[in-house]
Amino acid sequence: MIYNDTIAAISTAPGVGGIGIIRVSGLDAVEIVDKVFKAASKKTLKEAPSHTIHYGHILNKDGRVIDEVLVMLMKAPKTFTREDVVEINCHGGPVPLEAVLMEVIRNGARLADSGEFTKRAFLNGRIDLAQVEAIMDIIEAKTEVSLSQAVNQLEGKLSKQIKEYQDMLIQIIARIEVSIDYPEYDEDEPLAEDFKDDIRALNDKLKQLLATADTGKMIREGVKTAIVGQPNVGKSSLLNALLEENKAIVTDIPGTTRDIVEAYLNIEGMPFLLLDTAGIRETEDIVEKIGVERSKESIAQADVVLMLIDSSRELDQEEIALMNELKGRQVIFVLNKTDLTPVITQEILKAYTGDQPIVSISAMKQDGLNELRQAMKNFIVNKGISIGQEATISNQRQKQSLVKAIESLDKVGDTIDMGMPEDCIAIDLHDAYGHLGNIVGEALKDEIINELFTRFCLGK
Ligand SMILES: Nc1nc2c(c(=O)[nH]1)N(C=O)[C@@H](CNc1ccc(C(=O)N[C@@H](CCC(=O)O)C(=O)O)cc1)CN2
Ligand SMILES: Nc1nc2c(ncn2[C@@H]2O[C@H](COP(=O)(O)OP(=O)(O)OP(=O)(O)O)[C@@H](O)[C@H]2O)c(=O)[nH]1
Ligand SMILES: [Mg+2]
Repeated sequence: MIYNDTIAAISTAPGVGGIGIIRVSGLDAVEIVDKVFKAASKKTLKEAPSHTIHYGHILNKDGRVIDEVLVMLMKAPKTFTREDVVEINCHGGPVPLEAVLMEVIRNGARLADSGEFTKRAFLNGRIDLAQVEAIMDIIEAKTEVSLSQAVNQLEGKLSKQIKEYQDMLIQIIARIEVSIDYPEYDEDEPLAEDFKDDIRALNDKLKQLLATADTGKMIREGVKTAIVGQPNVGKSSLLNALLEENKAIVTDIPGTTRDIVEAYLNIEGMPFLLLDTAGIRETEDIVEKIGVERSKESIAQADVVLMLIDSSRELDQEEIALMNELKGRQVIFVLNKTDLTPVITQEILKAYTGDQPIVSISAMKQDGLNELRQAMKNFIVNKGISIGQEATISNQRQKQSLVKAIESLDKVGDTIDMGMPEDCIAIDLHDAYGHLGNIVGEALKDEIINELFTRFCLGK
């Protein structure tokens, strides 16, 4: 795809760091930068070979020097956008960066929309949609594991996997369409039965890929971890102890926390999104009541719940009710304040918690935190989350398309069982192909199928 306009933007955070980059991409990128850049060598960029670096100055229209710069020249097509790209490396302050950008725009470039360079890389076919999303995920990565998942996706792990599944579908579609178009080549038994197993095997693979969606989301966004319990048991103290910073307000007044306090915690590379919540109790206070509602919502949405109990006082009826509500959920029970005289022990608690893990800590004295971190990590290990090499589904959009592809293949199975004609089967197979393609941002094109038919042997 060819765009007529040339785009430009400051590609680094302005005012942060010693150097800032202005990126220019498009048909006129080289010509525009040549108008504002004077190389020390006196040569123009137009005559310079691609992928070279040039020292010189950016001048304004009166010939006054705006900044001393390095210019990177990258001519199409081997560039980020597949267009001509010129990057001007300026001094990092906001004033030189803005001034150089304005000069570039005055000479014919247009200010880029956000993400527009990456959009061009996509529309020019250098990367697919899953890779576009991977770039966003790299920028927003919470920890090393999140980063590694995103980098895998940028390198095309998911895209390759999808392609492989699409190829398998194409084989099946081709066999069916041959039998529709050339019924005389049909063998005696119904063809559908023949590839029913192939379709089921493929659908199983898609379902395996779908199973990575939950863990993929956790790796990308963090394991949602709600810290809950009665007022004053030390939830905010625990949040602060894990973060090693005084993020949440701690007082000895029950009902201190109202709004949910969120923070990321990195445990051996895995991101956890901690939610410190309001203590759960019956209350007449309007603000606290809303806080308690929010605590309950965060329990509902959490991947794992840390339920805190004050070991220095008797269990309360509301507390026992909450423990019962948490049956069947992923919970780690945390007995806090072990520095005080114990009233509740792990043995007493076990009557309510079944085989869910219990950890004893003192948030105040920072005791037992390693054990708690270990229990949180075990949750990951038990989930089978690995930083492995396999493709993962990492967002809702990809998940929706995959679910639709699976539904289409499920339908194929039903259609075959009902003995429906082969063209009905073909329609659902095409749908499945299209939905898979949507994951990487493509739609089924006739040429793809036609191309396959040219390779397909009629005699077989
Ligand atoms: N200065 C600068 N740093 C940057 C970027 C950039 O655009 N500019 N990137 C931007 O996000 C990232 C690097 N990503 C890039 C991805 C592809 C190509 C590229 O030119 N690809 C060509 C050539 C590949 C080759 O020579 O083998 C291609 O795929 O055809 C460049 C950067 C991070 N660092
Ligand atoms: N002795 C002792 N006191 C603790 C410990 N952890 C917290 N506390 C104290 O318990 C009180 C309540 O602590 P918070 O962290 O505010 O409790 P919370 O559960 O967040 O309370 P709400 O926000 O009101 O629901 C404070 O006075 C803390 O200093 C502990 O391990 N040992
Ligand atoms: Mg609190």
